[in-house]
Amino acid sequence: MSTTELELKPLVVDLFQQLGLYTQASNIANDHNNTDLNTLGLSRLLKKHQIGFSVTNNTAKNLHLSIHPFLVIPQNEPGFIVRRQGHVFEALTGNQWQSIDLTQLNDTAYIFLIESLPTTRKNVNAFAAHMSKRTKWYRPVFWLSLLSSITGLAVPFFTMAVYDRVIGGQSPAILPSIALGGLLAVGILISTRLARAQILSTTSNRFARDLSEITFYRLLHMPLMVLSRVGISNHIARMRNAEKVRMLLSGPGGGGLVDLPFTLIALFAIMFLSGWLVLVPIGMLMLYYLVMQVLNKYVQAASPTISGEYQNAMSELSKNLLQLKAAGDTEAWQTKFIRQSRENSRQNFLYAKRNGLNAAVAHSLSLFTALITVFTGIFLVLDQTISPGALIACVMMIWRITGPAQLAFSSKQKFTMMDIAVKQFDRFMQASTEQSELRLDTPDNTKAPSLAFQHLTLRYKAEGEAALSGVTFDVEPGELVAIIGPNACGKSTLLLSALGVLEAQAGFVTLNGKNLKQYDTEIFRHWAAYSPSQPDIFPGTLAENIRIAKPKASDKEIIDALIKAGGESFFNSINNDLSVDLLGENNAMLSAIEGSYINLARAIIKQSPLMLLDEPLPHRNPLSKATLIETLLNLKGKSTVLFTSHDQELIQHADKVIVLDKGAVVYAGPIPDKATETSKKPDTTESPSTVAMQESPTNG
Ligand SMILES: Nc1ncnc2c1ncn2[C@@H]1O[C@H](COP(=O)(O)OP(=O)(O)OP(=O)(O)O)[C@@H](O)[C@H]1O
Repeated sequence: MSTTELELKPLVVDLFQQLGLYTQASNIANDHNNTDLNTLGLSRLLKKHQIGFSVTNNTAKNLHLSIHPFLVIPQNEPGFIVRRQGHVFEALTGNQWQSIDLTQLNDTAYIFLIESLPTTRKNVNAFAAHMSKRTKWYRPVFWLSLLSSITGLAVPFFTMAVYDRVIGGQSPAILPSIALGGLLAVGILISTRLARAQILSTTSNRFARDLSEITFYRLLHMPLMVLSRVGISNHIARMRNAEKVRMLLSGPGGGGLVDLPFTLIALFAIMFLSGWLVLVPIGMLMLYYLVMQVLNKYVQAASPTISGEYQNAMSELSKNLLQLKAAGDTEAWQTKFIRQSRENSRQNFLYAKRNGLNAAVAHSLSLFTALITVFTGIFLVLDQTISPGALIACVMMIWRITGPAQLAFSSKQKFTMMDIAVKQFDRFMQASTEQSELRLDTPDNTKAPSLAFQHLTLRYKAEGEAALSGVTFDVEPGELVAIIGPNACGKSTLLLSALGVLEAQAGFVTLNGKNLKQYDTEIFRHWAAYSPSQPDIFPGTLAENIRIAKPKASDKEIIDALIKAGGESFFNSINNDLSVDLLGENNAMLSAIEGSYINLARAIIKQSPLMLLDEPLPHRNPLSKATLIETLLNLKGKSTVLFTSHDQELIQHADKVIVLDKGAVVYAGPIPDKATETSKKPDTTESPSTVAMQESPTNG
């Protein structure tokens, strides 16, 4: 698209203002990451601010129903905002609205039609709401199904004509026209079926894609604590819900289910041909229903219950693989696995057996319906109430009723599954995310911020010990602050709270006097730099791994950041090659130290005014340690830096140390002068250097 990326941002800001969303507009204007906004970024922004929209072109009929101003982005020309005034469209030029003829536009222009504004009311029927967006597909499916059901009657009717008129009436001359008519009807039937299958699979694919996108987006924005509490298998199950919907609509049974209401056409045709004989299939359908109700219960009683346990055992196994291998104790796991595997097979076998019985009974009932119709119909034929051809046609049409009915009854389980999926989706959509509240402040990109921790108390589990307990201290802009203390005292938790990814149960963190909860989470985390204590390597090259933090970074910036992180020797060891595949065969076993260079390089390359570094110095060689210390010293005054460490030398350079013990602050202040320290010897709190000395140096 050609509207240059830079032109789009002011336009989007104007659009938000025109929509009356002033705070959101200033949030976008202040977001430095949005300078190169493109149409994809625009869609993302609209979704983020919970604005309903559709992308269309100037031929769309719903433009005449638009109620909000919308955005037009033509090819090769700047975009503009349009509003509808009655039957007239007006474009915003400067501060003036001037009428415009949208039909003059090239139909390759993108139109971002605004359909709804954010609302605080939660939609309890989110699934139905998303389903209703696809209504434009339902109409063709209806007409195609109707047409195929009507033409589907052609074969029985033509058979009847051949039997009664050609054979019974001794007039073979009409055979060619009957055959031609039959061929035509079958041709229409096949093409309507094909077209319908295509529409159904397109709709279900788009629908499933929408659902998985919404689910994924929502998962990404759920608070970290909720995500880790709920567990990975639940998230996977949520993502699979979309697949269940796709399977139901576009699978082999999808068309059959859509055909269900159209079986009425076949019933009417039987009534038309044979009068009260129609009561036979109707009665049989009722019997069918009752038998299937009982059978379905019998089948459901055997549905496998072990699969969840089996899946959990698998994920538990993958989590504990290292300990398992190290302990050399695989026997207990094997026994457990074999037991579960056998039970899984037994349950699945029983289930399959009962399903087989279900299918056999359903099939026999269909046959039975046809037979009873024939036997009852014979009396009508003998009575000359109906012709033999009409009876044959009726029997042929019976299959058009029992087929879809059989499918519907055997799909009961799928319907139940779908119902559960819909309810789960609706519940999921009501859960709070980080975006449920309006968080629209943006941090200042130009200067180092101050931070204040106010009575922060955080528990990972309700029944567990607090990881942070009443933590209170201040950090001045541009300070280098060391957070120290014994293992598991809450250092990493404190850094993650400052990054806003962990929400405390009590207390809060402020940045430049504003509660972190006021800041737009996405913008805030783009802005802040965080380096975790564990290596965090993704599949890809060294350059790609560092560019995650700054996608447009040049190679030179990457190398600079890596060197500043103290990783020069590591870079030399890989022949100064940024394109080296980090998880490839030769580098799959990057050491923790090498991983830490990459983590740090990611943080450094952001040049952020707020740096949160978790254990940046794990057992380095003296040269790389000196480089990193120099880098941190250079950041003094420019960035506010909080780091955790066990390294005495690094801690000595801090402007302030925070000593934690069991989640509580036992000292917060400058490193006491060593001379004064020996003479004074504080008795209530330990000196920071003593605490640091007492710690285990082997800490991740
Ligand atoms: N995701 C989690 N779920 C449950 N408990 C956690 C989680 N992360 C940390 N904890 C617990 O919270 C407490 C503080 O952990 P934290 O990692 O913040 O300490 P730390 O001082 O950084 O430790 P270390 O020096 O070993 O890195 C510990 O008791 C730890 O077991």
